[in-house]
Amino acid sequence: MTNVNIYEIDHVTKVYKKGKVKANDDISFHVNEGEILGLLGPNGAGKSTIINQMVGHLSPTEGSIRFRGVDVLKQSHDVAQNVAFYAQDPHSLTSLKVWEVLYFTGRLRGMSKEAAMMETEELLARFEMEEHRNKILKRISGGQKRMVGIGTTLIGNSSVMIFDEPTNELDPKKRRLVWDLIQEKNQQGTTIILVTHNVLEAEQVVDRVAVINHGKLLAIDHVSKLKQKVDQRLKFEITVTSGIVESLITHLEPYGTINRNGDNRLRLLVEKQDASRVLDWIISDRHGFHIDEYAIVPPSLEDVYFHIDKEAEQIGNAQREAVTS
Ligand SMILES: Nc1ncnc2c1ncn2[C@@H]1O[C@H](COP(=O)(O)OP(=O)(O)OP(=O)(O)O)[C@@H](O)[C@H]1O
Repeated sequence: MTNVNIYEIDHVTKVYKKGKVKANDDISFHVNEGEILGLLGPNGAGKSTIINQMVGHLSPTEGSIRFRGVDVLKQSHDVAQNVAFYAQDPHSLTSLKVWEVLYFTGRLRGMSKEAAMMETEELLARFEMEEHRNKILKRISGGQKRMVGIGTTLIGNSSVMIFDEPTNELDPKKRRLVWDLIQEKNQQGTTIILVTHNVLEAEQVVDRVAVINHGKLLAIDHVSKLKQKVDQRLKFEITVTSGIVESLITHLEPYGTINRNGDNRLRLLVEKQDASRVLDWIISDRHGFHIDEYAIVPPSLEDVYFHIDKEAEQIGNAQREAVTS
């Protein structure tokens, strides 16, 4: 991978609604040519806003975004030619047939008739959607529409591909296929930027991760480096039969940080020196809780995400208290 910055995001702030919503707050980072960069953050964090500015659909209130060294707003044609964008609601051409949507997108990207047709057929085959090729886009299922949207991003080999939630609404087989296609494109040299809530799947493909919340960039680094932030702690995964009752959480809280994972599963992150006390509690004590399964697992990107987010929240609370006292 080269270390050329293909994008430079420089102190970007975006304010909507005449000052009422600050969706991005002084965000700066760069994107290396050839990498897969994941943007992670909860709903409303400001991820779509930043990528919409990166493709020139929105302009920053303050700061600037440069694509290959030139302000995005000053070279919208170059960005449109080189950056393919998969938006959360990707379709405007809903009255066209499935194959036409792919084919004409390829043609708009400058492909010859033959090349556009060949890639259209290849994508329809990869997606197992040949039987739907002549259907009008608005008459196929939500997941199928999403696949066509992914296809319109992939066709034409743009040098940068940006995906906003590419695997939303897709079944597990299609999700796997989309991640495979994204990785294949990246191996051919395409720079990939992707927004996803699917942290567990994203972990398999991303090189670096930017964590965003409340419009701010909380961290950006390689997954392994970010993991070092939490790897001092051990993660227990505990499953109970009868649903996680609040009193179980009250019992475990003194040992470390708890993340609930569904009704009857929780994760407990503990310092290494406290691990044996937790194990003792699980094996011998339990206070009458029925524990079905427990395991100690290495930290995941999801843990990193929760850790960074919680840390930022604590700093924010401390700052607010300092201001009000
Ligand atoms: N057009 C708009 N006008 C006003 N406020 C907006 C607009 N678009 C987004 N917002 C607000 O800006 C903030 C950031 O929204 P954004 O869509 O960038 O978040 P996100 O991280 O992409 O969220 P999600 O994961 O839910 O898609 C939110 O508070 C949102 O309500």
